Amino acid sequence: MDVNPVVSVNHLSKAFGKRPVLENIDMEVQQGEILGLLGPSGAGKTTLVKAIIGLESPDSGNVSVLGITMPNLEIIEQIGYMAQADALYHDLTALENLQFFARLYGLSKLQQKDRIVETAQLVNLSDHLHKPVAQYSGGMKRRLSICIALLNNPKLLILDEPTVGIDPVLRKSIWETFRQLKESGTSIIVTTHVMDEAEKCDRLAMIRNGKIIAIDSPKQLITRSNTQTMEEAFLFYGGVEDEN
Ligand SMILES: Nc1ncnc2c1ncn2[C@@H]1O[C@H](COP(=O)(O)OP(=O)(O)OP(=O)(O)O)[C@@H](O)[C@H]1O
Repeated sequence: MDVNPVVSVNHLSKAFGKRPVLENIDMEVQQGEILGLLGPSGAGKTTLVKAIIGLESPDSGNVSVLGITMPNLEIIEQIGYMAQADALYHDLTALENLQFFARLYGLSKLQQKDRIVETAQLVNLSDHLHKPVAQYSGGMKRRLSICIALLNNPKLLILDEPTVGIDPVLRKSIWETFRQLKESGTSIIVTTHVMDEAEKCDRLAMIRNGKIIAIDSPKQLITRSNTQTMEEAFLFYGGVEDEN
């Protein structure tokens, strides 16, 4: 119903050399929506999110974010992006990391302070800000990376496998954070190959061999495929397209 999607991907295709990695992708993300990109390793999820941000240029088709064709520097500043690998300075404390990135985002001293307090609270790191990142667990590092992606109060948050290597309890708390952000109107794109995580998304794009093989709410995907679980549904939709 929403006429102004936050993200609109139109007929997007991309090849590396002769190898097609994304083929004719069409999708939209609405305000306050959590869209999951589910697919096996190598399916093209990272390439797709990079194309959305403007870090990969499409061979054909286009992407617009907040109504503007990407890449666009002003729009990039409104996107929070967390890549697969944590880009943290291990010798610095978490607070120093946050201050560094807040300066990069161009936040004033006062804004920096406020945003760091707010975002650290969201990811449950307020009590650990003075520890060097070298002493952080894997889960704490992921949460710190999410915190950094949130610093500039993005309208669109893109997270590439945010909970890899994180135990179920922490994963749950991170998903609660996503829910809170969603409630406040943030749109979230999250890549995953974990089925239980996929089920938490509002809508799910199942990606295989660079194509969207199905896109709908998790419930609808299961109902439409006449299966019981997300895993079975994924196999159902993926099973029919592998002819070569
Ligand atoms: N810069 C590049 N040059 C050449 N091939 C690339 C490049 N980046 C990605 N690829 C290839 O494109 C395909 C899709 O990669 P991509 O990283 O988008 O997959 P993915 O679904 O995110 O996988 P994963 O879950 O392992 O991160 C892979 O076969 C990968 O090897």
